[in-house]
Amino acid sequence: MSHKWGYGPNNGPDKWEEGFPIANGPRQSPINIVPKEAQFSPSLKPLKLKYDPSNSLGILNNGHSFQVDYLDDADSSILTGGPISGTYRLKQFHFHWGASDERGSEHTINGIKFPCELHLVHWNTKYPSFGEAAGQSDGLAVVGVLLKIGAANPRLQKVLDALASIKTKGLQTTFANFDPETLLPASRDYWTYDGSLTTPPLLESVTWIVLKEQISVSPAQMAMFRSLLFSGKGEDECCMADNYRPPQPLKGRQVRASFK
Ligand SMILES: CCCSc1c(F)c(F)c(S(=O)(=O)NC)c(F)c1F
Ligand SMILES: [Zn+2]
Repeated sequence: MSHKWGYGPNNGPDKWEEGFPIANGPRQSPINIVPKEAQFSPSLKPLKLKYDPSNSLGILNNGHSFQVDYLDDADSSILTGGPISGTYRLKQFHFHWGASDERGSEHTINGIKFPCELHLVHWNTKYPSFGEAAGQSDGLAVVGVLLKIGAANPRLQKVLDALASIKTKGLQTTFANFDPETLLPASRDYWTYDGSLTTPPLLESVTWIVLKEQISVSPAQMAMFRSLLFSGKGEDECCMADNYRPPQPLKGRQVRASFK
């Protein structure tokens, strides 16, 4: 693939293997989660998330999604417990969504697609940096939260209201004092499996932690996600939507559940 990866017909997920052969690797993400085939593992610990809202830095349209970046120079916004050992620092969170409400999530549950999926990306502090960690099999831990259509979710609104300032690729603005824990559902029950980034470079360095409980999003709020553009200022406008990779082969991996 001679040009930049994306989600279009000429540079989308089916073409990524041309530039990133790991796309056909043994632990690719996302996957379809079949709850009845997940093994309850009593040794799995409760998830512990401790985020400091003052660590939030800014919000950026990166041309594939938008992300909220966090200061990660100390153990102030961290993930511990769950399926991981040690301490993982929050690097950023971002979303994947569809052009319409019947698709958009990356993980599916019994083949069901959701309109949107939130990813909170953390890196293992046994490595000196995010970049180093991203290349290690135990380097990253991503908490995934599925969004389902329902009542408007007031906890999303501060994020959605900021999108008007980052409509085109490369735009960013400050985004201070945001606690991403407010985006999470009440239950911390989760499924976990060994996987990868779901975007190039598709590195197989992610311990996935997909929460069982969804959070709500309204159709009007979904329209705000879709107000963003993949394209930069002055370029032909291309609506940012369908920025999701479909489920990948499980290849013998076990999905474990923290709950019965
Ligand atoms: C070089 C990575 C930059 S950080 C990042 C990201 F930007 C991203 F989009 C995903 S994802 O694969 O799309 N979702 C889990 C990640 F995992 C990440 F770690
Ligand atoms: Zn993601």
